[in-house]
Amino acid sequence: MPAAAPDEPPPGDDPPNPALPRRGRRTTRIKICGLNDEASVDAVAAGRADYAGFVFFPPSPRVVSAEYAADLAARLPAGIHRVGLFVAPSQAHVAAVLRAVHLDVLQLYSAAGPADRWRAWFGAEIWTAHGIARADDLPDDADGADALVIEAKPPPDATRPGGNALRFDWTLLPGWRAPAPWLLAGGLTPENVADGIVASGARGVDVSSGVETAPGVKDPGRIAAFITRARAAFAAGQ
Ligand SMILES: O=C(O)c1ccccc1NCC(=O)[C@H](O)[C@H](O)COP(=O)(O)O
Repeated sequence: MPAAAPDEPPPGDDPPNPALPRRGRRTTRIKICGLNDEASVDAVAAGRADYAGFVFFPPSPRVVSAEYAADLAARLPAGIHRVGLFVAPSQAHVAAVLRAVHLDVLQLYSAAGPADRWRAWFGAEIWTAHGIARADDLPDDADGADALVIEAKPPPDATRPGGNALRFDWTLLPGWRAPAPWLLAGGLTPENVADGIVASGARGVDVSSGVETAPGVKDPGRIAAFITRARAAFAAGQ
């Protein structure tokens, strides 16, 4: 097999994307999702997480209006990227949100059409979410997405496709040949995030329920603890 060109990223490295700075294979990512109040956004800012997530799915207990998301996002320093979550969105819905608040990343669930089209429309990174129960649920093709959020498959009676505080078998992940950078999500907490990173080999983590006291009620102290422990676990695995 011919040697890779020196500037060619190794498999699993982030693809070039003009929307965000280029990231290396050893780059780590910490995302706190479902932010819906000032104190939790301030905890994300103080802890310097990499990504702050806002949910634009009305049935969610974490939903925010585009206008309130803009107010909250204005509290974030430069360098903390803003992620918007959408479920089966229309182009018009995403466009309306983006008129009110700048988003660096669109995290899409059940979106119609290829990731390339959403990226071309909105100039944001596109992440797709994947529910996992068994090894063969793990995607072998990113279908053009910039990154994959790998979380537990929701139960049949779930009212939302993610953010259900559910874990899956993390040991499925070391044997998986990931087609794109990915984040471990679902059921993570400050107490288990280090174990999740070690068991899965993840270089990115994403949490919502595990830093709450009740669905939709974020706890700034748990946000701070999650960021600290995830960062320490990534550093220990360098
Ligand atoms: O959080 C929601 O309400 C939500 C609604 C619709 C789609 C996705 C949603 N959340 C996903 C996330 O917040 C994260 O990407 C992640 O999966 C968090 O999972 P968990 O820590 O188990 O809440």
